[in-house]
Amino acid sequence: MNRIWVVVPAAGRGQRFGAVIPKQYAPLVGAPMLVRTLDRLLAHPKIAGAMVALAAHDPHWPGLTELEGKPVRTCIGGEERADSVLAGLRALADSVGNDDWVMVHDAARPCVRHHDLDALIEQGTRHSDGAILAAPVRDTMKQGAPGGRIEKTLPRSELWRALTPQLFRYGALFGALQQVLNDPALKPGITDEASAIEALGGRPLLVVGDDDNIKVTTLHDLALAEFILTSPA
Ligand SMILES: Nc1ccn([C@@H]2O[C@H](COP(=O)(O)OP(=O)(O)OP(=O)(O)O)[C@@H](O)[C@H]2O)c(=O)n1
Ligand SMILES: C[C@](O)(CO)[C@H](O)COP(=O)(O)O
Repeated sequence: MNRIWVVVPAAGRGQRFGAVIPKQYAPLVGAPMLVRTLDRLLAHPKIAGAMVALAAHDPHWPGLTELEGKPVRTCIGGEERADSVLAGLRALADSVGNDDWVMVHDAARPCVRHHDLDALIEQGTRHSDGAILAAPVRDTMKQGAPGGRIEKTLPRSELWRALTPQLFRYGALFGALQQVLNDPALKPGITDEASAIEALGGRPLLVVGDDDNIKVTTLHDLALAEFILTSPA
């Protein structure tokens, strides 16, 4: 099996983070968070390289072209995360074939561990619809109603938190994203890669991932990420 390219969407504004610079460049254990995430991914032996989708005219990008001996390439992202992922896939067209596996991983998830990457690759590449890392829900889940009251309790045994990376064959993901992002009725619901595959009838595999593969969304998450990265594995 060819080594796997990873598309890293990193073109967000970090509005919920509320800092002066976009959160992907927040300092995290001595390096910008994006560099921490890229280093973690590219240190894995089965990863071929990274295609990073950046905001247009991003003044913070340090100009990396290689990390851990692997190529780091960049492209310009889009208005929404899914647009950035599609741009990254389009920019990889010269390096991957339709049947090659590709991963997508949030720049804002710097704590992903290699044993999770191992599990995703081992299990996902044996599943035609691809796979995602996901964490089983551990809290009781409530559906809210207008006015802030509880509508109902949801059966949590069937609920998972989608994480990243998410793993798909290049042609299948590229085609699905192109199709669903051109459909105004579908585009708002495409918040991860699996939802694009699902929208066309696919049923990706859920691969259990670590709860602490957190997405840094708010400032508080950054402190938690620092704790995770500096704690014994
Ligand atoms: N147009 C966008 C929006 C988001 N992302 C990336 O997708 C990942 C997950 O998105 P999120 O956590 O929502 O980041 P932001 O969109 O920056 O956050 P916010 O919604 O608070 O602005 C991040 O690495 C972010 O940089 C992207 O590449 N392109
Ligand atoms: C892709 C993702 O991280 C899976 O949980 C999530 O959907 C990203 O959401 P965001 O609002 O773009 O951060």
